Amino acid sequence: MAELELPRGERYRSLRRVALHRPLLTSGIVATSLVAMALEGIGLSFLFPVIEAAQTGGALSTAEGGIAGRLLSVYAAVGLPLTLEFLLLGLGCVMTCRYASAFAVKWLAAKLTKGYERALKDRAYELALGASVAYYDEEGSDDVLNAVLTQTRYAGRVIGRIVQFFQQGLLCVAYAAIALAIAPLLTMAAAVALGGLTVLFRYGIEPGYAVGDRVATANEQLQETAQAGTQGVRDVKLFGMRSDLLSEFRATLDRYATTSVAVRRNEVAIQSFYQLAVSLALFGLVYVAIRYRALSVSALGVFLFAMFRLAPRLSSLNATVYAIEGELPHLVRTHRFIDQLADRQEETAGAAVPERIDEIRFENVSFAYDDERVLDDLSMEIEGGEFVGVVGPSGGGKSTVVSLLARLYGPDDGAILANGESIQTYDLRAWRETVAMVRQDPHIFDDTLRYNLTAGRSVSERDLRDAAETALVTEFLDDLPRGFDTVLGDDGVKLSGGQRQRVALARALLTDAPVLVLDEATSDLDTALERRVHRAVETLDGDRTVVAIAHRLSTVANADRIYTVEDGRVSETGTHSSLTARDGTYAELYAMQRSERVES
Ligand SMILES: Nc1ncnc2c1ncn2[C@@H]1O[C@H](COP(=O)(O)OP(=O)(O)OP(=O)(O)O)[C@@H](O)[C@H]1O
Repeated sequence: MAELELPRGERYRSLRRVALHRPLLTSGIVATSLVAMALEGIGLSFLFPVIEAAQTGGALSTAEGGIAGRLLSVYAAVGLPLTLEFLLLGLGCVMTCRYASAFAVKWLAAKLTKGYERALKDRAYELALGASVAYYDEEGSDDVLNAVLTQTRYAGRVIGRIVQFFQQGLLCVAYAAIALAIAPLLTMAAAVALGGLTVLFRYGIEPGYAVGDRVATANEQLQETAQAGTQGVRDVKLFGMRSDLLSEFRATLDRYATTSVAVRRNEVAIQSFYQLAVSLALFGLVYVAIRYRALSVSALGVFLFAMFRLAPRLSSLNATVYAIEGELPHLVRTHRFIDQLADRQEETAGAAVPERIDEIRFENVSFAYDDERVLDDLSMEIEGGEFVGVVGPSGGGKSTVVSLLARLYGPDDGAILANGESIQTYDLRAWRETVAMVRQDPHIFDDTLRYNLTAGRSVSERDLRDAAETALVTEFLDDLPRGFDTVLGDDGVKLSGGQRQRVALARALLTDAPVLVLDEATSDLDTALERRVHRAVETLDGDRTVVAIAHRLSTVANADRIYTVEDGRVSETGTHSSLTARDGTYAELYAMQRSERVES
């Protein structure tokens, strides 16, 4: 993903999105935090009479004013004796509830954090699977992987911190309220001093989101480099790219570590120096309170207790805000990624696909991947049940033709019609079940041969064997240690190129799709095997339409119709014999391949 500024509005929208994800849970956290705050306040107010009792040797009276007075009148109303023991008992009960609610907040916060992370991952992966191939062409799969797995984790973490901020913030409010009730002027003076310090730290240190954004970018680059090294490990070794990749990875790792340390350093700097400043301010307050204010011993005790509880929380609150800002870019980027993906979804809904495909027509189709036209006013016709060959020089647009047929992309101009209807109007999933495509370099899943053949569908043993027979998978089946149950390894490393292609062909045959597209699907087989596979496919059943792209022209010599595609257009059409009789590209390519065969 591109490195982008994080506008303030986008940050707030991201936070709002989290808050509205599970409104009940969010409200539960807010309510429980408020309860914890209130209980903390009540707990503190117990200190008044406790200190009072300590001073008077246990005697208490309801004549006390202010907070203590209110507390004592509650005791009187409930009918509890006003003794030190009962006061401590009351304090114990309040504290138990206070910490039980703190536990509840943390538990609910974990539920929200992990639940949101799960929801983000789920949504991101679902959208990633539904995104158009063009999106992957632009963004690359490594960015998608990073967003789905890593960014979402950081995004979840930021929520936990926000809850922590909220809970600690409310406790600070409780202490400040008590202090304000006891000594309003002193508290206000302290608030001005601490507020000034907060502003100073905020503007004196690089903003958290700026450093955090750099961490997020470095993280993305790390993923890209790591993936390039591991996925392309063979070429990395063969072309001596190890040291280049390693130094690139290390440079990114350094950036990642340096920026991560910067976030943490700033966070702890805020925490430590703020704590120092707060402690110094506190001593000042204590001095003033003792020296100039006529506070009672109990009021002074509670005031100081509140201040001492407030001070570390305030400094960690500032550090938490900084950490939140540092991690917010991950949340914003994840939301941005999800929105981008949602905009780039394939249009799936559409009309039912006819049971029989009688005819497919490309009518003046033009297409460009980016700005460069790859297909230019191309027209061709495929009759149901025909075997059609597509040949031509490399880069002419053959694979693009069949990618459009499988609706991996849509035409920019013109139309592709099946039975007279544009294929774009058909239900996408049903259309892809109609067209089975075998690519030159198919993906083999790191699973059993059986899974790779059935693609997870339930298929009868007999159909499995038949498809394996037709695609000549049976030729190497006995060499696999566990037959159909052999695990084929990461991207089928345990198979040769030709074996992988045969597995992919059998997978396509098992779908029973009426249109079979072979895009250089047997190019890795030797000529004899390729011919055997093709003969088996051609004689499958009369109803199946086969479109085969081939460089080796002998593969399509039996085709009912052959199209030569050059520079994005059809340059000639005919059967093998009619085309070889002409003085065109096909005849030229054929003559060249024949002489190569004779020479070898
Ligand atoms: N995903 C893509 N994004 C951008 N350009 C692409 C993409 N796929 C193919 N192209 C470009 O489109 C042009 C036609 O490619 P295409 O694969 O359709 O040709 P082809 O005739 O099948 O070639 P080959 O015989 O070498 O497989 C080429 O110039 C290629 O670089």
